Amino acid sequence: MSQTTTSSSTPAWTATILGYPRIGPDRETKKALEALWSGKADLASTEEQLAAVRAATVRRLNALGLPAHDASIPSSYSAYDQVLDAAVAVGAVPERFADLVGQDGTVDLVGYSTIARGRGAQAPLEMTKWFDTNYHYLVPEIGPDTDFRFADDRGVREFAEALADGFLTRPVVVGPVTFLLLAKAADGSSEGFAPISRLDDLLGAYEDLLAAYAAAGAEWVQLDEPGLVSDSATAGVEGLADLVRGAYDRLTALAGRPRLLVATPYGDASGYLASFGEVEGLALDLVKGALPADRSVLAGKTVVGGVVDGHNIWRGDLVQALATLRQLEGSAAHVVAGTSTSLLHVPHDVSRETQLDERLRGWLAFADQKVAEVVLLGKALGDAASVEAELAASAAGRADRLTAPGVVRPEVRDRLAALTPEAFGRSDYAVRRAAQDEALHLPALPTTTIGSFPQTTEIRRARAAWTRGDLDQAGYEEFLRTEIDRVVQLQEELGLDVVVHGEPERNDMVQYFAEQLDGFAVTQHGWVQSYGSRGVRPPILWGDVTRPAPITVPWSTYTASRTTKPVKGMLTGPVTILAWSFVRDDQPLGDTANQVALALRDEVADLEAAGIGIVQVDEPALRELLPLKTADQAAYLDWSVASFRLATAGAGDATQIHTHLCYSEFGEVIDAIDGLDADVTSIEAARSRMEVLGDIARAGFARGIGPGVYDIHSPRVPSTEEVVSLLRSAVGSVPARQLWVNPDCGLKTRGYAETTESLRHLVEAARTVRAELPTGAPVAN
Ligand code: MET
Ligand SMILES: [Zn+2]
Repeated sequence: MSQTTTSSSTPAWTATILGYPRIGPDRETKKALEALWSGKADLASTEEQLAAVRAATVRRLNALGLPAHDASIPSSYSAYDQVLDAAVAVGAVPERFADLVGQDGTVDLVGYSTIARGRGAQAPLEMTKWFDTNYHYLVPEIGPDTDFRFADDRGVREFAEALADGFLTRPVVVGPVTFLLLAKAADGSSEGFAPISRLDDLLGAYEDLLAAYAAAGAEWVQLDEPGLVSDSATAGVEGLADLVRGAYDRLTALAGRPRLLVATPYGDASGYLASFGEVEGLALDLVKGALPADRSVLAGKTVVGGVVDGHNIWRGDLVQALATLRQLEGSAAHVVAGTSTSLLHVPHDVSRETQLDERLRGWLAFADQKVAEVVLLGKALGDAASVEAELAASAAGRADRLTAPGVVRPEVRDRLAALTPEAFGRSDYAVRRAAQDEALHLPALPTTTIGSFPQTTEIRRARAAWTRGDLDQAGYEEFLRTEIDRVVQLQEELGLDVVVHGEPERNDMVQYFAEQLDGFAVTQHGWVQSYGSRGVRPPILWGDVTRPAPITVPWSTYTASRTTKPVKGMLTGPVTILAWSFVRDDQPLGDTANQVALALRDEVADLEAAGIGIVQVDEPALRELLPLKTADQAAYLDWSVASFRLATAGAGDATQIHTHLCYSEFGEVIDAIDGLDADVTSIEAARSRMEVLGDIARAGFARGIGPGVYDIHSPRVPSTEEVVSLLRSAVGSVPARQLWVNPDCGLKTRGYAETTESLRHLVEAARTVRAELPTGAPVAN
């Protein structure tokens, strides 16, 4: 179509955001969905509640300064996940859920939820991490025969609903290339089949979708193509730039279509910008990515400069942001101030955090404050003088951080500066191994768990009562000790070799530590979507980190007093604490990680001094923070591995350091895992039937390893025979003296009935396979 920005009937926008939180300020979406799932609400009333969240969102965005009629307000709602939305829209519902699709191709909220959550033995779509965030999307299953067509018009109806309400919004849809790059080959596809090979077939569905939006009155549609910034998503795709080019040539050739804004959040996609051809708009991530070296790709286009970080919770440097936007002005037809990513990753509104220190609150920008920032920048683009006072106020808010007490603690800085390489290393593994064998006297194939035991209703109730003040500190601690007694006794009865305390005191493995360390703050309403209806409330790491008092030592020593077996202390590692918090942006992550590491190092020393001979430092997020660009990965692994070593290397030879990682792609980060230098590493392995053992054997990994023998993500109880067979295959590929026997992960989401039975089978199986080992074989450490 020949329409251009300047001849448009719509006024040109000056500011926008790429997307807004969908959960609702009081988690209305979650509550509505859960009521539907539990049968407490019907479909119609649930739809009404979700519509109310959407209506409140457009009003809010409008009140914050995004105009009602220029398409700058995104229509970015999703009841569960935007990738699932796209799958349903283009008819990519797996065969096993075909009965959920109506005659007309649409899927109602009940069917939609079922695809997301599974039904009986029918597994839901797999879930995996969305770029370098803590959001998880559902992975489309695409096969050679997936019948793409524009099937479900939910997104179009949502756009129309806002329009009827007086708001011309900009629908946001996952772009076709990214949709396929993020998909996996459906079961039964031939070897080597890649979903991206179906791009041409998929485009027909997108053409119809775009036509439907145009017919409903949409002037702009945003297509999100972040797949192009990720090396792992694009790996192995031949000629991707040409594929992108072909796809966008086809979409832009469509008659009567809305204008297209292609967004590439989460990084740098400059290599692909030319391939978007005639699209009218590009939205660039100028926080993670950079201005394209060749500005000619921007000529004639509306360019949304993503200068406000959609991914953190700090006030932006607006003066710098404005300067970046100004650099675009000569190259683009029209420059719009924007966020780097959707605001999906940040909580709604700082002003509700009335319990937060007021000074800290002044440094923060949640979603609503970030909208105000882009609006302000948009105004500044037109007339900087008119907003001079506001820009100055914003700069003052940032500057205040530099001098506030606690942001820089000289004693922390001095301690870090004085570290020598010795602080990062332990004795040779052989020396440690001998000292630990001597100290611990464990049998071959020692059995243990990953740390948490089921978080029962009673535990959650007691914690809630204590938080409310209905249960006093002494009463709560007494309750926790009784809980530990129970868990210890159960482990003794089951015959587990290394005992844990069960983590009843932890609401969350990161938040708990954040609450005990200085330099962190926790919010009241700062929920962000983790996946579907699940939210997390990440702590804010704002200052230099110190440990005012021992954290886990009382629980571990109490546990040791209740058993004669070795007790394993349980800490969360520095990388995971950073990954699951909002982290200060005024110094390198590695420096912050080392501060957390020092606090943990002191905790390890105190545990050791209290006689705890085994300490596990969990790092489930080690791979999660891995940069999207291969070129950046080595530097990341350097600092992340170093911080783990700093946390643990103070331990004496006889103290056994464990770590735990929650995934089975051991091969991808094997050097890093080796670099952690832990004495024992437990890892998820059951679902892949111990495939990981191949990687371990090939890499010649020589220290202790506990490949999970059962999947804790479902209540299914593995039989003893099943665990025996896994262990036999383990013993077949890795020397028995290295092997440990444990579940895939912590048990906190499980119930006691299945946990007890599963662990019983685990112990039985370990005994069986232990008896099969050649006598005289050296035992595990
Ligand atoms: C996500 S990893 C969890 C490790 C923790 N120690 C637990 O058992 O729950
Ligand atoms: Zn885990």
